[in-house]
Amino acid sequence: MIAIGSDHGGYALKQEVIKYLETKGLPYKDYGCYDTSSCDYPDYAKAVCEAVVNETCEKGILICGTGIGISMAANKVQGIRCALCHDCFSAKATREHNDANVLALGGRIVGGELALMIVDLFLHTPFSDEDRHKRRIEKIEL
Ligand SMILES: O=C(CO)[C@H](O)[C@H](O)[C@H](O)COP(=O)(O)O
Repeated sequence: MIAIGSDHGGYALKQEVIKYLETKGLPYKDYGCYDTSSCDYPDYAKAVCEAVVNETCEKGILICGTGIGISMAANKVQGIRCALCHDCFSAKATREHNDANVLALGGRIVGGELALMIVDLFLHTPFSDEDRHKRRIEKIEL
């Protein structure tokens, strides 16, 4: 199960990501927001990250206008490694090297096609499981 959430700035892109997940048959839970009314990204970061930490969902996707605020909020949650990615290399690397469990995107920055490539890499790239990466991840645990 994939947890997904956004504020109003990420709502439109979230709808595109949801459509993609549905097309691929990937189960998800939408933690809001549910329309484009102005709202606060930390609320959705918290809801998605709690679902990941308590293992209701394996991974999370968060979207705000830039991806910055929502990734900052996500990385305050113990056990969350949220990566803000706007390119494919970073999306692959953050899975292989950082074992990122939440992806952040900026709905006002990336177009739908690039965002979906990033989502695909984030969801399907395994962690490398190499000792040096495991050691570094341990060092960033809160
Ligand atoms: O946190 C952000 C900026 O780092 C997000 O992009 C928000 O979506 C943005 O701040 C919302 O801005 P708005 O003027 O309230 O639409």
